[in-house]
Amino acid sequence: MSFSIHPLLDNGLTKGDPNKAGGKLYCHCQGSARVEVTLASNTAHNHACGCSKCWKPKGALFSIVGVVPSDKVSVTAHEDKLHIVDSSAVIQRYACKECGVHLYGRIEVDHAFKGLDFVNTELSEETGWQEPQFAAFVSSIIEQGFDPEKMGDIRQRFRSLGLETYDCLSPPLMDLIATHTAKKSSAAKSK
Ligand SMILES: N[C@@H](CCC(=O)N[C@@H](CSCO)C(=O)NCC(=O)O)C(=O)O
Ligand SMILES: [Zn+2]
Ligand SMILES: [Zn+2]
Repeated sequence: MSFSIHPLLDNGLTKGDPNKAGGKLYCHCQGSARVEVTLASNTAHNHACGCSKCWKPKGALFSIVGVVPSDKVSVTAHEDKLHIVDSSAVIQRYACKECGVHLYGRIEVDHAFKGLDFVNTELSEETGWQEPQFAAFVSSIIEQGFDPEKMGDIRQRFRSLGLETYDCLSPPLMDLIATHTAKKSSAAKSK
């Protein structure tokens, strides 16, 4: 194997526990210096994301990121160490200033996913989190330097894991975004 999709997928996919109700995430700082985030929910729509904005562990081509309701996310230690990576992005990603790990991403603007936070459950010491459901923004890895000739190998690897690949989000999520856009434009027209 000449590339790592992500450590959680490189040796196969482990199914999560549908009854898991949350847990804690930690940044990569040491011991009591760790930023701690408590989730009161499992994730939904967990997926591999090849975009340049999502946090990836060192050496991995993809992030694994899912969503939880924003009111189920609380920073329970060292909130002072968090900063917003790019305040112009739709998803405001809160990262640790020291180790660079993203603890959560929140949407403040009018958007189909407002009210949902993006989180990486690999930052937890626990198991049972929802397993990835699909791969998104797969072609985006080319923008970060991946050889376009090897994209067939990447897509084949996902397929062998039972994951569909997309170059944006999955069809149900794209439908939600389009529905939101349609509602906004019909509301604007009726004004
Ligand atoms: N080719 C670009 C794509 C970036 C992108 O649009 N990312 C998506 C998915 S992130 C989680 O699935 C997105 O919604 N971004 C909004 C944001 O990041 O604010 C690239 O690679 O950068
Ligand atoms: Zn840290
Ligand atoms: Zn992404």
